[in-house]
Amino acid sequence: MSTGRDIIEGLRGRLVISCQPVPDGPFDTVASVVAYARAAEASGAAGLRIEGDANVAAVVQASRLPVIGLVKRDLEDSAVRITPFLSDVIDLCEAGAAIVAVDATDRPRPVPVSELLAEIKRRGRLAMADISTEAEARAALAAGADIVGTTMSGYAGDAPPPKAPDLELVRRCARLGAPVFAEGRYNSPELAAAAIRAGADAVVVGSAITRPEHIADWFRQAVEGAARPLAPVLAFDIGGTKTLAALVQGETVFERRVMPTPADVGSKGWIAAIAGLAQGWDGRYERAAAAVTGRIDGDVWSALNPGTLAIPQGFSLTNVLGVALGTPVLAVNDAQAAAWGEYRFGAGKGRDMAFLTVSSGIGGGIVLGGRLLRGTRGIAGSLGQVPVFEPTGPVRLETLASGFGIAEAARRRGHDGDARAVFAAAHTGESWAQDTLRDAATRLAAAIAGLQAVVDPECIVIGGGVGLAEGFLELLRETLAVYPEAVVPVLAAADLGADAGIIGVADMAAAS
Ligand SMILES: CC(=O)N[C@H](C=O)[C@@H](O)[C@H](O)[C@H](O)COP(=O)(O)O
Repeated sequence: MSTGRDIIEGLRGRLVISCQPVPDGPFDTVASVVAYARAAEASGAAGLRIEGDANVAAVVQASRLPVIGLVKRDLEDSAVRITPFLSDVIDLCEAGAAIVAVDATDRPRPVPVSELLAEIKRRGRLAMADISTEAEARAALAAGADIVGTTMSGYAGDAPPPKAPDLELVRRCARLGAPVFAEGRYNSPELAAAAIRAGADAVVVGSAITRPEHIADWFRQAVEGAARPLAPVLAFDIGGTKTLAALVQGETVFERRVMPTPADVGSKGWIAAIAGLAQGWDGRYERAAAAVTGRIDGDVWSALNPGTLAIPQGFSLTNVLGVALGTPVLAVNDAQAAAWGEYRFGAGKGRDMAFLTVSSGIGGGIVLGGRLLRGTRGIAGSLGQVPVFEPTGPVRLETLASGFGIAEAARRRGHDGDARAVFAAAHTGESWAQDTLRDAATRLAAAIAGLQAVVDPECIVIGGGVGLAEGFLELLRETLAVYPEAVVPVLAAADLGADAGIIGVADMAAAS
């Protein structure tokens, strides 16, 4: 007979399949549960999770895999559902469960967790504690649990459960030194693998394998969502000098208002002015979104270049603007949002791509495998922030190759004026202007070749006032010619112009 240690070893690094049909559905029969269990065993799964003592008894007869048994009850005086009574533990042990799972959340319950665990141990079985927090995991282990399951994460409070599984809880529990089974919403092979990489000893998957009603519903929603026209979105583009509000549907911007970005009005006045720009549009949009200069890290908006816009420290744009508008707001860095816009509707449509906007500053974004990379700090794709080593020390690429950098370089050559003036002079054959632009393009080309080497996208889309200024793309191609063919990207001119950011962020909000 296998010992508890053998059973846990046999499950390490393996898949456990929960065979729990939708209650009262067409598969909610002992025969179906046994059929699921046999299919699971044939697929190479290492264990089963089975609800109800009659199902456990039948599965133990039909399969050699270890069974995690549980009983679910809907009690009037407690929200605890999984194996709440000692009699449930006894029934599951007698039915042949190798492991008995109990709800070990910190909620009022008919029988203390410690008593349930003690009964399981007394009967020589392994005890699995279904928890929702690290503190509950610690308490359950101290009370004698053999295995911690993240099963209850997202189900122990009043809020609806999130879509994603709780990998962070797996990570935390894995540090406690006891076996951890990741369970709950591991709805794809990729997520199940991520659980193992996060430190889980085994992964328990249920709905994605044994609840056809749920799987069918996911597909139905995805198909119907994709077929539905995108809802109108109130989209803002908040930049250093101007703020744009627009109503956007798909790639169509059907109304727009612009104002100078207010300065020196305090953050309250600032948000009131931004929200005021959308006055009178109530009821004409379903969601709100903002493409913003600077970086968005979680909820917090901060400056990448404090000279562009003085954003108050720790400022949560999504919360504050959301309250002002009375609707949730999605916020994304403007260049990342523009990258998404060009990917969805513009020059990089449907392709692995990077986007660079070269204007007064330099921003960028990367879309790979249909996903916008935002980065752990919200700066993925920000090519303008790439350090360049100058004799004087490191500087950001943006200070050398942006519109601002071009004007500054021209000034050092004795010519005052903005980047536009430099382009105009270059077109009339002035060599100082041509040299200035070539210098900027050379710097940018080196970074672009580096980007190609690191990310290897199908194309790099170039936008922005400088990027799209006459002759600049050709200059970039010329200056790229010195590099090995493998790092020379396919360059394409952006299609959506200055609207890429609002179109991109609106599309992201409409799909969220
Ligand atoms: C919260 C709760 O009652 N979970 C139950 C526990 O046994 C089951 O309903 C889940 O199906 C099981 O945890 C597997 O999760 P998923 O079906 O998401 O793969």
